[in-house]
Amino acid sequence: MEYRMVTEGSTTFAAPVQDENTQFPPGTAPVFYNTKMEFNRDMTVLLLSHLKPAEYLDSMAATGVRGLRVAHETGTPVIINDRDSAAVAMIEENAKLVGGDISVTCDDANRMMCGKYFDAIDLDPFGTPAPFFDAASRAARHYLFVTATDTAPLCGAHLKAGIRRYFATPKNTEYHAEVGLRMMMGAMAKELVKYDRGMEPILSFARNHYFRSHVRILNRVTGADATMGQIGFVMQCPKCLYRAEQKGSLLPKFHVCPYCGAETEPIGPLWMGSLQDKEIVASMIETLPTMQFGTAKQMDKVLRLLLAEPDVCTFYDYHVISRNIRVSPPPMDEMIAGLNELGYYTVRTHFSVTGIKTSAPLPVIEEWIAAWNEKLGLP
Ligand SMILES: C[S@@+](CC[C@H](N)C(=O)[O-])C[C@H]1O[C@@H](n2cnc3c(N)ncnc32)[C@H](O)[C@@H]1O
Ligand SMILES: [Zn+2]
Repeated sequence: MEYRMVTEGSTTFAAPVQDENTQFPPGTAPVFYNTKMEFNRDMTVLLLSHLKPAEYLDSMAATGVRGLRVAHETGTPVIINDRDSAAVAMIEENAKLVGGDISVTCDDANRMMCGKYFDAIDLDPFGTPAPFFDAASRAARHYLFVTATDTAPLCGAHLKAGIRRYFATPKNTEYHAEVGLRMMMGAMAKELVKYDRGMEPILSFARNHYFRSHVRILNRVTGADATMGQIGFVMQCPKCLYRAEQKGSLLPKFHVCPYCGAETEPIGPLWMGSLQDKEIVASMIETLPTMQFGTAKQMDKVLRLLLAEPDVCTFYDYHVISRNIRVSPPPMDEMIAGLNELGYYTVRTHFSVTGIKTSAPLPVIEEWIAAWNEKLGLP
């Protein structure tokens, strides 16, 4: 296999030569390597430099880049696995090159996680991670990290596939990116609680074509019960932008939109709890400049957004609100400052460039946007 040397973070490794503009998707290359996931890997390396798990299983490793970087850049002992023999040959060469506490295995991830335990487990498959949740929920001692790239099922674009994989009903709303992340996390929670275990998210985000969540595992029944308490539904009005949050694992009762009287539709069950451990996110921001990351600038930007986001489960798109009331969208920073002046905590969200997370009720946002248009004499 033709390969080239690549450096990510402070780790240099071999990756297959692949034409980025090829008509074949990277998933069909003999060994998969996607440069667009560097940000995702950078975030995990930075997080692991704080968590320091006893060991880390990169269960679907391809070139091994994730595990290699964790070993080299954080000093964590790693196990790097792939079921594909060509991938494992490349991982073995890379492990020799990079050095560190690395063992390499060639196995099916589900079989590998059966009856064995690993301090931290990373699931990074092609598409959906759902078939691996059950085994990982038993095998992960303290941490579970998951990437999902099946954004269409998680966002409501492929409705039936989303329901089958995650046992939840999404909906294609303007905040579908958040629904996708929370739906994936809801499915993780559901698998953990059946083993009387729970989860506490440490770092979770949505980006371009994937969702990523890092959670701490709670090993007590009380933790499992607390996790169940964070499962719920977003009740979305099908006629206007009103939505409400309802905790509970049972489908909520009949609920009517207070603004237009339409019957709301449930989205979920979703993870309704917090997405981050803010203390860890704050210390990640602090230590970021002391490490070497190719995507440091983007990391800093996203981490600051994550730190500021309040624990509400949806966001508003101010362009959609403006269009709905047939006025022009105001400058975003002016509107955010205006809503904060009125006493409503309002920030940008990492989920969307036109999204705001706010404690302001919908009519308050609409009034502010309308007043801004009137002030400028806009039609
Ligand atoms: C998306 S790639 C992994 C990318 C890698 N983690 C990275 O950051 O570049 C998915 C890999 O999972 C492997 N894989 C898929 N299903 C598997 C399974 N059931 N057990 C083990 N490996 C599997 C594939 O061979 C492929 O190399
Ligand atoms: Zn309504």
